[in-house]
Amino acid sequence: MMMMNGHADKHRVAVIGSGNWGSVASRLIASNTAKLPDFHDEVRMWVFEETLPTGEKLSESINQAHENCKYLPGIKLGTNVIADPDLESTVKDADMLVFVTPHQFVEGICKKLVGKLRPGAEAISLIKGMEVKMEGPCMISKLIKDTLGINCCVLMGANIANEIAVEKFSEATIGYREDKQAANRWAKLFTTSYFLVAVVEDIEGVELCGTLKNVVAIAAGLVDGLDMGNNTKAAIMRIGLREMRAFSKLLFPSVRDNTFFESCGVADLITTCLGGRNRRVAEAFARNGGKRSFDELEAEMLHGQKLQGVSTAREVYEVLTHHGWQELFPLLSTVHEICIGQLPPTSIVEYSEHTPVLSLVGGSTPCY
Ligand SMILES: NC(=O)c1ccc[n+]([C@@H]2O[C@H](COP(=O)([O-])OP(=O)(O)OC[C@H]3O[C@@H](n4cnc5c(N)ncnc54)[C@H](O)[C@@H]3O)[C@@H](O)[C@H]2O)c1
Ligand SMILES: O=P(O)(O)OC[C@H](O)CO
Repeated sequence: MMMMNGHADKHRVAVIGSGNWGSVASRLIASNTAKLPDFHDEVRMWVFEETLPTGEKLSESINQAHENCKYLPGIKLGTNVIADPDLESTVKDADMLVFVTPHQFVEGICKKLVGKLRPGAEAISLIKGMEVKMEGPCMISKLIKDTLGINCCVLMGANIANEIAVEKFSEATIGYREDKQAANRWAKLFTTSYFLVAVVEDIEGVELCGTLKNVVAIAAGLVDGLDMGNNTKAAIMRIGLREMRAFSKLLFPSVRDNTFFESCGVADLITTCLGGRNRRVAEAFARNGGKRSFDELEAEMLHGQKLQGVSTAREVYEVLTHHGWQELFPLLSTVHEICIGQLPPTSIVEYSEHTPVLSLVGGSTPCY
């Protein structure tokens, strides 16, 4: 809590993003800020402005109906969620910033925010994804921290937004580096009777779990589209989890095995491979024999919502090729090669000398 004129000031929360999870996260947070004495009631939510088919602006429609009719139809957000299409005005009074946009947009957003934040502001990222720079991979929380010079935790987990919107029980994991007090403040803001948050000191592990599971979900969707059955899908999930852990530890040796048993790890992998958007669109891709692109299917099936798995597969592949690690990560590599049409969808389970996806699974590759 900030001190102003000798009086403790209440925390003010801004949410940067208003897609499916952005809207649900705003609703969840606003239900808490309305009750908790150390937070201002109002939650300001930045909206990437668009014009609805009715001619109305999305932000105006949200403020009038208290509902995001495009990204979360049928759910009231709470009268204390205020949609704001102006990024600067969204953040100017806030000291707690929640980043929840598709990962490809966050760098541009951060650049616009430089020099615009209130002193002492801190952040949390709910964004599942990473950027690959000349210097190597950069996690989104680090991008936020380095661009804006602020502390940034992460919150990941088995969190299909539409289920949390109707208050079905979920768990989540907050990852932090060093500042446990900040992590606990975020946990207080997010915890409800139906949303249980654990806090772990392994920011890279938590964020890589949330990021990499989207690539495995594409693989799971492909085997669904090929009607391979549950055993194959379970094998894909197991191999995927091993590769997630191995890749995370190669990039960040400090990553902890236990993190993979938190909600951000195995639980998110399971829910995404059963019920996520990446899985659904990948299933359609395989059913079409790879003849319709992911971009085309995303636009047709998701109505403005964005997949993260296809671009993350490409980003992971860049890291793998840079280090010459493709053969250590047959599943992660093959997903990208299928996404770009270099291999057919059936390669996800086919043995070949070039893509030994299922042959390596029990192998004793050192980094596993
Ligand atoms: N939806 C879920 O169930 C869920 C759950 C957990 C985590 N996540 C993660 O949360 C993050 C955000 O996903 P979401 O589901 O809230 O979004 P979404 O995919 O539902 O919506 C896309 C959003 O991107 C915005 N957008 C489009 N073009 C833009 C641009 N040029 N600049 C900025 N914004 C633009 C749209 O206005 C919309 O708000 C992702 O990293 C996702 O993996 C999603
Ligand atoms: O719908 P997806 O595939 O983007 O996954 C949503 C969430 O990340 C599940 O936790």
